[in-house]
Amino acid sequence: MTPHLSIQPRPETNGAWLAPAKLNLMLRIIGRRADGYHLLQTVFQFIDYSDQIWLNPRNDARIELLRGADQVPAERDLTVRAAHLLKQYTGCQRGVDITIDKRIPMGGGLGGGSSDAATTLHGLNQVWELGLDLDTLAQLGLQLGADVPVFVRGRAAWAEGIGEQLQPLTLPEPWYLVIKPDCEVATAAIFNAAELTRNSPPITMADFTRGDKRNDCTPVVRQRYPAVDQALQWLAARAEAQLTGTGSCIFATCDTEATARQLQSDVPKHWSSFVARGYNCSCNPLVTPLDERGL
Ligand SMILES: C[C@](O)(CO)[C@H](O)COP(=O)(O)OP(=O)(O)OC[C@H]1O[C@@H](n2ccc(N)nc2=O)[C@H](O)[C@@H]1O
Ligand SMILES: Nc1ncnc2c1ncn2[C@@H]1O[C@H](COP(=O)(O)OP(=O)(O)OP(=O)(O)O)[C@@H](O)[C@H]1O
Repeated sequence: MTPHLSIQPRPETNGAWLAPAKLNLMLRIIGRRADGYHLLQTVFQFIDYSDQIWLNPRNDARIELLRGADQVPAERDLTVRAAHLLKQYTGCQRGVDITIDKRIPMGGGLGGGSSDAATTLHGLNQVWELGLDLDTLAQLGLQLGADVPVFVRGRAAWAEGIGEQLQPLTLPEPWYLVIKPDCEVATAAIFNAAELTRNSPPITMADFTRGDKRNDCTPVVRQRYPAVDQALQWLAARAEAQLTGTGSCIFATCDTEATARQLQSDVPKHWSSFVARGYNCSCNPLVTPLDERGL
């Protein structure tokens, strides 16, 4: 059976919905839209390193964040914004208490906030019995951020447009060592940098498979964040080192968990790190595991 991550509550999650992180296995910037958003080519894969979210229905119509991410005010939290968006779209009068157990580092390029938003859309669609389909949830998700649709759809993907035009991919599911240098990167600052390459020639999926894994954000992030530069130098001396999204996290791909853990054992103590498996399917109530659909 093809292994998959399930975002739905199960006994081992104590009623929590999972919101997994992602890695960008390559990222090219091929243009810019009139509204400032960049046209990308990127490859997304999920990893089994997740936030946990509890969605407890209330007797009134209020949306309350009982515990969220540090330093994110409730009204800006992407789970709260997702809940309001669903109410606005459907006219639903129900309420919810939201509790987030935050594990995915913020400002790390791992998409934690976007994944929290996508999981909330799926969770409340079920808890509030809204009956919305996957396309509608992905469309609503895009209003919250460019990375939200891939988490809603739950498939590793080749992405174009601003990251929302998705073609499912079946990739190898290796182990990754992920290192978080001691800094957070603001995605907007990297996309606004004058020196960012914005005219990379487009490539094909075959080029990626043959090994083109460039991330156009890497030179800008290295130059502006010495901690990321140092971490990349350290990792590149031992393995192929890559930046995910706009950073700050970097990663190396390993064939086995043992290799990844061996590499991790040498990581200097001032950087945090974790080992996680890559997954092509992050299954939600509207997506069945690949093997059950005969794919
Ligand atoms: C870097 C990636 O994580 C790669 O997956 C995404 O492209 C970023 O996705 P995200 O964090 O969901 O992005 P948003 O919250 O929509 O936007 C954050 C900031 O990045 C800029 N942004 C984002 C995506 C994109 N294709 N072009 C952009 O220029 C936006 O203008 C905004 O200033
Ligand atoms: N539930 C949430 N968890 C994390 N960040 C949130 C959340 N809600 C809102 N945010 C805001 O979103 C910003 C981006 O957070 P996120 O963890 O997604 O960063 P990231 O990993 O760099 O993501 P990306 O790769 O999508 O740019 C945070 O700095 C924070 O201000």
